[in-house]
Amino acid sequence: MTEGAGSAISPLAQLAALSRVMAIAEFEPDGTLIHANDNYLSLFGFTREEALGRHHSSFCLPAYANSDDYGDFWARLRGGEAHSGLAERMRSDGSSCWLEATYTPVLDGAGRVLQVLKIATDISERLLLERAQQEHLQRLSLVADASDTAVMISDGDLRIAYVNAGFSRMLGWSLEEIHGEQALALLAPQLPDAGIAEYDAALREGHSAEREEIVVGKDGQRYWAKIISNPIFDEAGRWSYTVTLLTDITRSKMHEALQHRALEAMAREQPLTEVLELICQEVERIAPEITASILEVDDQGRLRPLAAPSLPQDYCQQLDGVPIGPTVGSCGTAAWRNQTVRVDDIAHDPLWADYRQLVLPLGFIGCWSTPIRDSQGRVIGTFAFYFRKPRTEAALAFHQRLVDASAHLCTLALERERSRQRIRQLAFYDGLTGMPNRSLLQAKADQAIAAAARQEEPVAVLFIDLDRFKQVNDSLGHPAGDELLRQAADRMQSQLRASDIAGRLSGDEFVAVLPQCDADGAADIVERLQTLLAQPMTIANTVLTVSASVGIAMFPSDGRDMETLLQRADMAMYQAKSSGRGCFSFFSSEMNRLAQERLVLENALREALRKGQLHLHYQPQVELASGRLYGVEALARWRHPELGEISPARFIPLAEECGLVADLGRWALSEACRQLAAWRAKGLAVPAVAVNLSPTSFHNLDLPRMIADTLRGNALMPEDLTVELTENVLLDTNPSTMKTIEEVHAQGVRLSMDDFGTGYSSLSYLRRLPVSELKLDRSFVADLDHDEAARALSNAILGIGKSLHLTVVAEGVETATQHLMLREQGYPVAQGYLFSRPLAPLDFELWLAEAMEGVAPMV
Ligand SMILES: Nc1nc2c(ncn2[C@@H]2O[C@@H]3COP(=O)(O)O[C@H]4[C@@H](O)[C@H](n5cnc6c(=O)[nH]c(N)nc65)O[C@@H]4COP(=O)(O)O[C@H]3[C@H]2O)c(=O)[nH]1
Repeated sequence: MTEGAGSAISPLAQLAALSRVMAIAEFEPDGTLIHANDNYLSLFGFTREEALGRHHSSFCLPAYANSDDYGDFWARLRGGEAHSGLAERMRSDGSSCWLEATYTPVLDGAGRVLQVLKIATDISERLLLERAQQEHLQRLSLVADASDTAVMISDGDLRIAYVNAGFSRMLGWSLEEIHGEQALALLAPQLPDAGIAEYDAALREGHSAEREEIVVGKDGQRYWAKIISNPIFDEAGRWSYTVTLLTDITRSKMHEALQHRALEAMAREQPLTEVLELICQEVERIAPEITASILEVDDQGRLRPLAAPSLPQDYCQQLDGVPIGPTVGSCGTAAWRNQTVRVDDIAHDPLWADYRQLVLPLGFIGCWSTPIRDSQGRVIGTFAFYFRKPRTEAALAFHQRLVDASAHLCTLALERERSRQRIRQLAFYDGLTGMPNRSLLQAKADQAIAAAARQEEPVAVLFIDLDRFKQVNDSLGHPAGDELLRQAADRMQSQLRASDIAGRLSGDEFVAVLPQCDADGAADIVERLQTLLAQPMTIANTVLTVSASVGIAMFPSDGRDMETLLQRADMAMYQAKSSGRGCFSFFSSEMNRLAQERLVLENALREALRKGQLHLHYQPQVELASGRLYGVEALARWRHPELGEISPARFIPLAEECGLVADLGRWALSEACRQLAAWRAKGLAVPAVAVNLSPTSFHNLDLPRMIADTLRGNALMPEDLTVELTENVLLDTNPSTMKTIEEVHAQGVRLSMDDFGTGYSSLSYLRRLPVSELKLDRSFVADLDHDEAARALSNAILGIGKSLHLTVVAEGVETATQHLMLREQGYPVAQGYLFSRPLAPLDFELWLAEAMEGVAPMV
């Protein structure tokens, strides 16, 4: 106590003063307490009586009191060695307290220890406070170090003073390595001076500064960081520190930068290449040391450059069409393997053996390519980075993140483009032949016609219809029909120029629009086309020869717009078809006149049916042996108020074409039955009535019920009615047809096969169709008297009929010779002008009356 030694206060006074503020006690050398001041007693919570005589160890925690350390402690005191320090002791209630204590041995003159003087201060509270503070600090530094946010404290000159563990983890430097460095120059060397000045100014003014910047770490690794700096000022208002937080926002920033721009471009419907170029440019902006390229892998497995804005065009052109494979540079190989290919040394890597001469002169040493996959995992492209310098691992990690962020955008853009193409394909192309469909054909033709109009050039429009396509479809099945259409389409396209437009309208109807083609040129092309189409095709193991009927309309003479030209080419095609198979015909005004007439007639027929202007005439059918009436055939007649008499040969096919034939059949059935019933009511012996029904009438599953109702409504029996059908009914693919025919037969109505011998001549249908009557076509009858073959055929048909138990009716008997021959051949029934023309009901009644009287001629 140098200070005390020099003062005027006596040692006793000093001790008294100490005694007032400190705990003081005296122990025997063996540790027995012999004196304690009030502070000491109250510190430990003992009365003087309780305390004195206690051993020092009873003031200590048992664990310490029993330890060797404790023994040593007293041994040292007894040896005359003083001790001072922190000591944990135990109060009378067992609680612990912390003392800052000094133990001083008091020696006699011989140097023996007489007593040990202890002076102590209770520092329990202070200690607790200190500990709490320490824990708090520890927790704080834990927060700073455990956080992924990098924390940096710099001084007023922006020199680094502290970095947390998060900073070291992110950027690689420990505090020792960068202590005192200029923070911004170290972390963001690319930052321009103006940027640094702006940052500095904000802090100096006491504002927090915030920016998003690329920061570079110890090994060159780069991050996109959000940097927030807050200035700290001391009490004197001086800027003393800056606390800076750096958060790694690389992933979100890359996504944001790339996605934002790429998606925006897609939303704006920018073309695919623009979207992909934008991705490349953005990637190169983020990582200027790389050059990006995006290639598509087409359906044939060939590379197609899509975007590489920083690569020379002729380099990309040389890659165009290169097939992917196991050693096709980085991209071709990556696509082949469906995995990333990293080549760091193009000059020596065998994958680049065939391509290095293209890329080395550009200064690239490496190329890293990643496959772009569609949602099914198929490779649809590659995304590649070319680089000029070796890359550190840190740069690689950064690039990887760039690839991750970009590849799925590329997938999105490519898949989107493919679906757009698919939609376009579905909307504008025929799925079967791949040819433009009606809409696209129309649009392209409109353009071609508009261009031809400007240049005053001719355009030919061809309407091409395959002959007997329906038969192929019916006999060989739809897949074969489809194949036929595909092959025919291929052949057509092979004959056309690139500027010609060909498309499929529907079924077997094709259209070709030939710009700059006059009538002679069109005829040439059509002839070539027809010759090519007529070459045999093998379909479903069957060799087929197909012919096509072609109609031609010319711009501008036949029409000035596609609609008119198409309609006229269609008319011309019908004309061609009617002249036989494999013909072509140019549109003519005569055709147009006929078509117009047809339209007028069609409307008139509709009206006639509606207004009941049609009538039935009846032609008698006569039993040749007895001359008796066998039945009558009802034949439709139409006398138009202005157009006059119109032949069934004209209006029946028209009714077929315009969908009126079913109505006509219904009307004929009900009118014929009504008439038969009326005659019977008059007492006329008419055995039966035959009604012609066209194949379409049998589509109606309700027909049998309708017939039954009509018969019942007229009190007729099923055998009173004969339904005449033609062989065409067998070409009808409608699933209802056979069912309806069988039901009509099942209810007892007779079925008669009309015009027998003229159709497709397949006798097998006689087994399939439940007919009870054959009508020998009148062409055989007409030739009977001068054609041996006709005689033989009529004989044969009669034979067939007899052997199948069918009545054979000879039609069109006009002469007595025919009558005689048929009788001699044994024909049971005949009808024809010889007996009577078809007659109006009243005329028929007169005819019948005469015939009954036996005056009917030749019967
Ligand atoms: N040259 C000549 N012809 C004779 C002779 N005897 C009768 N014909 C004619 O031969 C046709 C016989 O009728 P089809 O073969 O069923 O041929 C009919 C039939 O297929 C159809 N047709 C007539 N009426 C109807 C009908 O109500 N419905 C349907 N679906 N078709 C009908 O129209 C075709 C033509 O009918 P039409 O002009 O009435 O012609 C009738 C008739 O007038 C003759 O000795 N010589």
